[in-house]
Amino acid sequence: MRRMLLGEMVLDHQRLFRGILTLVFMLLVVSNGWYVYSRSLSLSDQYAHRAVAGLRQHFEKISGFIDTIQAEAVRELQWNEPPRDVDGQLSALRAVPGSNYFSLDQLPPPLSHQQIGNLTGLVLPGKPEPSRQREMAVALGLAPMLTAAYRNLDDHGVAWVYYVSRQQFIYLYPFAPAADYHYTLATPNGVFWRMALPEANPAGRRFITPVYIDQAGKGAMLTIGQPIVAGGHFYGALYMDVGVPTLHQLLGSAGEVLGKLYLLNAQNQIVAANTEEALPQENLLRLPVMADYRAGPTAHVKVFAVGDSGMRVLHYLPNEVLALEIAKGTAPGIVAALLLWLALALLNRTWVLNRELRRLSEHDALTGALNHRAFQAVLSQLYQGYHETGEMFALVMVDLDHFKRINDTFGHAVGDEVLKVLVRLARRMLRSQDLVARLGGEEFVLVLPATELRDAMKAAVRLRLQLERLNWAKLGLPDKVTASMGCAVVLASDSKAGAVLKRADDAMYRAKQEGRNRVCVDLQGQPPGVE
Ligand SMILES: Nc1nc2c(ncn2[C@@H]2O[C@H](COP(=O)(O)OP(=O)(O)OP(=O)(O)O)[C@@H](O)[C@H]2O)c(=O)[nH]1
Repeated sequence: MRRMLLGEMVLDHQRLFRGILTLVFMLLVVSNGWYVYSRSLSLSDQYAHRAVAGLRQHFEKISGFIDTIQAEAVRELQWNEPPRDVDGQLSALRAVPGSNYFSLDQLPPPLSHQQIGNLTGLVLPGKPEPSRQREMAVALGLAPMLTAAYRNLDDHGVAWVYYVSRQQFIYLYPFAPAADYHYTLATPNGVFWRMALPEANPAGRRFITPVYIDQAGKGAMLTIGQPIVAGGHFYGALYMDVGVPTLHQLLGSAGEVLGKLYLLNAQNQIVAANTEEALPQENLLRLPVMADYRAGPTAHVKVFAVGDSGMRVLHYLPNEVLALEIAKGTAPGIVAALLLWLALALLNRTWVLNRELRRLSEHDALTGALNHRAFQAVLSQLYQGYHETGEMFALVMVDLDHFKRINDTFGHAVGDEVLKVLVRLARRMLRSQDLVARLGGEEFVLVLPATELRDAMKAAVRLRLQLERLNWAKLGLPDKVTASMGCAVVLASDSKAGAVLKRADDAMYRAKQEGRNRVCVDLQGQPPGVE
């Protein structure tokens, strides 16, 4: 009859609806959580990458200068003639009185702007070795390049650039007086020198030392070293010292990184970090470079390679930090989902109330049958449908016989019960699309859509027989209860919806007149079928 509204469908399948709603809610929360989790990791990855890229560029720039100076040193060492323009400096080398080392400290100031490093070495017994003299000249000849490198790398935290020879001398730039730093017998014990030796580094590869404290007072630093090998002979090594504070700064320049970044060297030591906090798990120091974050019980970690420097950056992302991020990210979604839930719950409540209101406004409170008003609406719908589609419908007027007597004899309550029994019975016997309406008092009408007069009559007869066969004694009634009925179908000649009702009523009236407990049909409809 009436088209089912969404609200009604929801009401009729409330449990299913609630299940679907819960599922949708959970899916929303889980998918939102997963999205925020992935996005947090991907953002962390980007920030860490930025820090790693900064460090990589830093080391690559330093390496570029080392490449150039190394090539020049090798070329000069293989060349037989020593560079002439450094003779003046070489002749200015003086042994420091009362000590076993020499230096360029005695060179009268101002020093040439290109050669302001200090050459210092051990005073060896005997005649000066020509090869040593020549190598010193080569080292001094590197001065312009060392100067250029230093000037370019100053903002990269490069504190010293220098050449150390196997022949026990060092050329250090920028100038530091020998009193602050000079070659000593202990110099070859330094890790920077031991890592350059062919015994430890047969391939002559570039290396980075562990962090140490500068002897000349420039703080914590690490050294990038390059063995100088020319014609298969190991001469010495070229070095650049990088201050650790710069590495800290580079790690910190990545912005708001979730969690902590630790720069690790090839010896699995922490060289720098963007935090004061120590790394909570020692075993993480040995982790290799990874493609993705690895989820552990306490943290997510990922290790990035810093170019080909041999250094790595460990990103330590505590799970609680990630969880907080997920909570922050999902909170709006959860609140929105809860509000949606609340709105739907309220809507559901409104639907329930509306349906109840409508039920009350459309149904008779005593019997539950459609009331007169609702019946009129149904009737005009059917009448309109008949004119639009030609679909027949029939009405059966039902009026209990001598109902007043029942009321008067057995009381109003018993009368009420009889009315309810009639409606229940009619409902049970009719099809699902048929309706029972109470027009008032003990007068009812059966609404039978898509029904011919003959079928309406059959239905009425069945109901009449069933009614009188009921066990009325149960209600304390000594006699059977009967009803008179009148059937009519809509006719093309009907000018209004009420016409068919009127004819059904007339037929019922005839049934009363003809002795009650019978069914009469409207004579304007089909051929007679009066019982
Ligand atoms: N118990 C009860 N009685 C009602 C209700 N509504 C109307 N009645 C009674 O139904 C009776 C109808 O009586 P009548 O119109 O004389 O009809 P009848 O006694 O059934 O006689 P016929 O229709 O001619 O067979 C009246 O006594 C009304 O008071 C109701 O809701 N409950």
